[in-house]
Amino acid sequence: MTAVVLGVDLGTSAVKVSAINKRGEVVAQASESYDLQQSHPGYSEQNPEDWVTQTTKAIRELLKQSEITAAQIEGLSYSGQMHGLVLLDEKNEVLRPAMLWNDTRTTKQCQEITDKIGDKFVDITGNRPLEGFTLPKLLWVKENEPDIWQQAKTFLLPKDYLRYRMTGNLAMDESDATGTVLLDIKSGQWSKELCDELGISLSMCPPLIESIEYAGNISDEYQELSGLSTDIKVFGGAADNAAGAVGAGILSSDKAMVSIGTSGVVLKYENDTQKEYRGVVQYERHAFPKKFYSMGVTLAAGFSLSWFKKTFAPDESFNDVVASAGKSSIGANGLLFTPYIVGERAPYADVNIRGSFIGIDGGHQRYDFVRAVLEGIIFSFEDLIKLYQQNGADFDTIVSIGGGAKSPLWLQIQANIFNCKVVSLENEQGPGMGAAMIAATGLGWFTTLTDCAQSFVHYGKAYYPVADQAEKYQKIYKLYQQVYAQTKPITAGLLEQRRSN
Ligand SMILES: Nc1ncnc2c1ncn2[C@@H]1O[C@H](COP(=O)(O)OP(=O)(O)O)[C@@H](O)[C@H]1O
Ligand SMILES: O=C(CO)[C@@H](O)[C@H](O)COP(=O)(O)O
Repeated sequence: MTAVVLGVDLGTSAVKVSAINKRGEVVAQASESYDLQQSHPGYSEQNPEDWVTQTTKAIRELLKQSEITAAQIEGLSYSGQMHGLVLLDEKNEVLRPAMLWNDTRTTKQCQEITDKIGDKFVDITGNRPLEGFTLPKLLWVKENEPDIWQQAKTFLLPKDYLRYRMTGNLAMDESDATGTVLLDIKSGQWSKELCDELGISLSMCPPLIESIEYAGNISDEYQELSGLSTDIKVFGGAADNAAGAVGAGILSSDKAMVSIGTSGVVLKYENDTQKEYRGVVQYERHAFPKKFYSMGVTLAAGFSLSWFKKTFAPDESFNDVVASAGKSSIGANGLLFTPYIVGERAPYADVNIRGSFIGIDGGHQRYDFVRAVLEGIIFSFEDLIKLYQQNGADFDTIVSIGGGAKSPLWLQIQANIFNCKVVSLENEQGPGMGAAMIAATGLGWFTTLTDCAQSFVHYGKAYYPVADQAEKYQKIYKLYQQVYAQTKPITAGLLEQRRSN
């Protein structure tokens, strides 16, 4: 009987469960999606119960479709969408829908934090107070939903809630906890100073654990629901970008990671907290104990493509829509797209900016628009790559993960725009693989995550920049760079007008 671990990747669009053996081979996978509620501009919520129901469905499906039995599964861990606020009452029941990482209603609370704490906030947390993070969401509920706030006894992040429902134990791992911006990034402890200054009781903050730390066994209750065995050991897990970096083998500063999920991320490994990005990019504790990473986030990367597909090609597959961009040319026949369709986080922290297509011509076809979307997303990453290069980054390889890495055309566009070698993983499930690696290391199959990476991380095809195409893209990128500043006042005015409707 071959032993396996389960990696549960709780994304924004879907949960993906992967069973992985001791050689790091994916032996079974199942996925279930859930909805995102966006009732007003800037609002983005999910129902935590949907995560539990859909994860359970995916686990049952995996057991049904594959040869794997519950007895073969020795351990389980998680990768989770970051920052989402799950508020619980004294019975650990959910008080309101979860406010997600791309929910940007909290500008006022961010300003209040800045007014009270000033520059010290970055010194403590490694980050600026931005709308997507958990702390401003806590303050929003406190100010706008006092009845709910009164009942709130603790808060969790999405995958921590799922872990709670599978084990019965409350905990948050340090890598995800940094993303709340209530953690002292250097000590890895909740910041009493911030809690006191901002009127949040320290007792609301859940117990902290490391990513590879044992967090309990599958509970009797969850065994009933899922068919999993109560012998399965569950480990802390990590923020999806930390888990993605583990699964992509980002263990040193010569490699960077790009992830196209619902969001988009450019991520760099950091040995310590000495780099001074002053919050322009995020600084987070890693799943590797006492290590760190920094990252810049494009709020709507995969989301821009899925919005386009849903709106203009609802009956076609992602593969077909993306492949159609091959009929267009470099630069989408003179069409530019900026992916700011839900605002932006880095390098422009601006919740009011919105996206645009620039240069629409009577001759443009739908495939030019698809190409412009694919290219615009990668130009937004190039803004971050350039920022890292200006800060002395020395990576020579970019590992590309997430749903966007399924497309060879898009991977080649990445290599050309970044003018750098881009490699994919054999299996594009970087965060799911990272979650499984955390379980494998927690179980003691490997001494460290680094040892585990040597066996588990398998790179797939490499994409190299094509010189004349890379050159064309650098010229177009210079035009792209002008769009933010020039469209800022126009899109802010349009948003104002939309909000008043
Ligand atoms: N065949 C495909 N080719 C390229 N991109 C794709 C394809 N299928 C899905 N995507 C993109 O991948 C995104 C989802 O990626 P995923 O990593 O699963 O996201 P999340 O973890 O946020 O749920 C979608 O928003 C879509 O833009
Ligand atoms: O906000 C961030 C990171 O700071 C996002 O990256 C979320 O963690 C969601 O990730 P995906 O569902 O897009 O993978």
